[in-house]
Amino acid sequence: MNAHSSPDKLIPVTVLTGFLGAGKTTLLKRILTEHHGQRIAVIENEFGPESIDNDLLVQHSDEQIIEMSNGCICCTIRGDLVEALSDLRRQRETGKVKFERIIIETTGMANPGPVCQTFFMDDEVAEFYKLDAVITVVDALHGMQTLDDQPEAQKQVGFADRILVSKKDLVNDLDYQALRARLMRMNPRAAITPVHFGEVDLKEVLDISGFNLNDIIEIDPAFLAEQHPDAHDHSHAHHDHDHGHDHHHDHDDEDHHGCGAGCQHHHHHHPAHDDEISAFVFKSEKPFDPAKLEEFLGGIVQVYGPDLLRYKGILYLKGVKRRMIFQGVHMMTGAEPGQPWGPREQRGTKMVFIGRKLPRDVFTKGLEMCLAGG
Ligand SMILES: Nc1nc2c(ncn2[C@@H]2O[C@H](COP(=O)(O)OP(=O)(O)OP(=O)(O)O)[C@@H](O)[C@H]2O)c(=O)[nH]1
Repeated sequence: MNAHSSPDKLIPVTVLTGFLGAGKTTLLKRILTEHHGQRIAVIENEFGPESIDNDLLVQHSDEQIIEMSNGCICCTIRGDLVEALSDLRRQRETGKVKFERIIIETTGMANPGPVCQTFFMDDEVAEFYKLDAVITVVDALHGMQTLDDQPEAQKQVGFADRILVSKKDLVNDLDYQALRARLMRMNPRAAITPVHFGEVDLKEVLDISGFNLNDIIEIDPAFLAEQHPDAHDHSHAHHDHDHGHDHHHDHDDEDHHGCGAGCQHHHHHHPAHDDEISAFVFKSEKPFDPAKLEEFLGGIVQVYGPDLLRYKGILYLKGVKRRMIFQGVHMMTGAEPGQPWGPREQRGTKMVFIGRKLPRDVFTKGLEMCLAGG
């Protein structure tokens, strides 16, 4: 142990988890814009191929540091996450950046186990950082269904030190109480509180010293095992992009997945592999015709809503001086104006769709037909 590693010198890290669209970014934005006088560095991890969350966050907070760890945190656990943490630490030591704590927003699809493991198993990380707590956001409207369908969502609840239930405004009290009772059965350790559009008392989420290794080892005896059986137990999308991490999820090509040194894919199995879930991106530098787009999206959400786990985008609309932010979870969609386009800025649309067996062609062709003049 050197001077850095006395417990009160360690930099506290909060892991923010929750299924796709549960309300993690909403909460994070809220935390970042609140006047709490603390400097927070953020590590973002996205399941989808594009860093749309990053764009959304940057709009609201100029001073924070955003580190992208694109792709899947589970796969990059011994690589990108350790690297991002070490990089932040070095920048902090040289005075290049200032922060007192870190929040990691994990991808909605991930089991948070491997992220937490990193703080105990990577010596360099453990020397400078301590895991303060795992905060899990559960969507009151979709939570029950998600918990039925998605083992990763169950793990997110299992690992939580605090559970925040978002979107209580969208359900009746009976449904809320049923979800609450289920969450309590799943994880009696964690306090459960409702959270309305990310409005939360910071004391509820930061510095709670919630992560207790002994408790975790009780619920997950393999937590500190070098080859954790869960280390890859989640569903992957087939990304059609290159984030330097080329996944091929045919089960027999795991030895050629390009993860690099330290990756443990070869050693573990993929029990909850859900190849039906995929993500794709639509991009264009041409503007949309707003009326056509509205009609198309309205229709597509009606037809594919149940299978559309998450969609979001920054839209370039003809005749509109601002970006439009569009996003949704299943049938619940919303749009809000974003930042104005800069005078010399290249305008363009970037949308990501994550869902089960989505017909990519239908989406792409339909969206192209909504482009102005198209
Ligand atoms: N009605 C209602 N909507 C909410 C609440 N909290 C968040 N939302 C909405 O839910 C949608 C998803 O919220 P996000 O914060 O982007 O969810 P996320 O968990 O970061 O999503 P991913 O990063 O894609 O997994 C957005 O349209 C939010 O405005 C809430 O308390 N009530």
